[in-house]
Amino acid sequence: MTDIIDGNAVAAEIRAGLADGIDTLADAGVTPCLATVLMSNDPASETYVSMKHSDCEEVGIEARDFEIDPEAPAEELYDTIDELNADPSVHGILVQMPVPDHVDEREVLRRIDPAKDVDGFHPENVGRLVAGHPRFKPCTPHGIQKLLAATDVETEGADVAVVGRSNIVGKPMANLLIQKSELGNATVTVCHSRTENLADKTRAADIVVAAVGIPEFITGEMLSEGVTVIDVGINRVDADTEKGYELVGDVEYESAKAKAGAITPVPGGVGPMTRAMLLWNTVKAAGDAEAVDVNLP
Ligand SMILES: Nc1nc(=O)c2c([nH]1)NC[C@@H]1CN(c3ccc(C(=O)N[C@@H](CCC(=O)O)C(=O)O)cc3)C=[N+]21
Repeated sequence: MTDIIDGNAVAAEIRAGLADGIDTLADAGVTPCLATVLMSNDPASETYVSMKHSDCEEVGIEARDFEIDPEAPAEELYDTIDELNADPSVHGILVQMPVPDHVDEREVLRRIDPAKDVDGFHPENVGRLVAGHPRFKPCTPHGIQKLLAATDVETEGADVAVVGRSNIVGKPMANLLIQKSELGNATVTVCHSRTENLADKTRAADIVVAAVGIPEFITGEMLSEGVTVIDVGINRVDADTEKGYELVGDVEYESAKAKAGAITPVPGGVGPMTRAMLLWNTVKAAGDAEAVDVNLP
């Protein structure tokens, strides 16, 4: 039987496990605080940001909401970041991506105080991760490590195919998995749009992480029997549903499930874990900033 990995359940465990650290902070008079900044009218982005706010509320993190007109000059976003950097009551800053074309995304990432960079996208934090001493692990790959651990999938010695080379998933995922640490010690092949004979690489893998952003790109015939499949894709495709769309992963679920030993569904797989690890990083940021020793799950 294929194990359907329940991301909602593991994420709920992580959120519950954060209570200890949040209590310790409260004893020291500190409420962890996440500021989100949204410069977009995209309905998907609005949904994601509001989910992040309800998650914060559930665990006792203060969430502050900043919205900037997508037509406004880029400086307005940069100034907001500067103000949040300077505000000691703010521990984490998340600028929802993507930002409008007239905004320099790299400037946004550089501008956020690396000690408040709960996405882990600032060049200093990327450098620390690659060098093997991460401060904030990027939320999606970190969440995937936690999902694998909760499913008792061993990464040590495993052959992993990471399909996708983005800065937010593929690259940090590969870096975490090769680290000499718990949830690491894997042998990783990073595949992308120019990879030749992709199916040979995915068939040779014990674990496949699909993060290409193409609906149903990975099919069952590209997989070996018993493989663990982690589907990072959250693609909205037009469908005759109430919302007018349907969420589809980067994996063709039915054919992949027929081969897999374990597989994450979409929705309810990686997505909730990404959000849980954002809370995790926010509690860590608060502990670091306030010099409070917090236990993290
Ligand atoms: N600075 C920044 N940090 C991010 O972490 C970030 C971002 N920008 N921009 C957009 C992407 C996307 N992302 C998601 C996280 C969780 C779900 C999620 O929880 N999805 C649910 C369902 C969502 C639904 O129903 O639409 C699930 O998969 O079960 C989705 C998408 C974070 N992102």
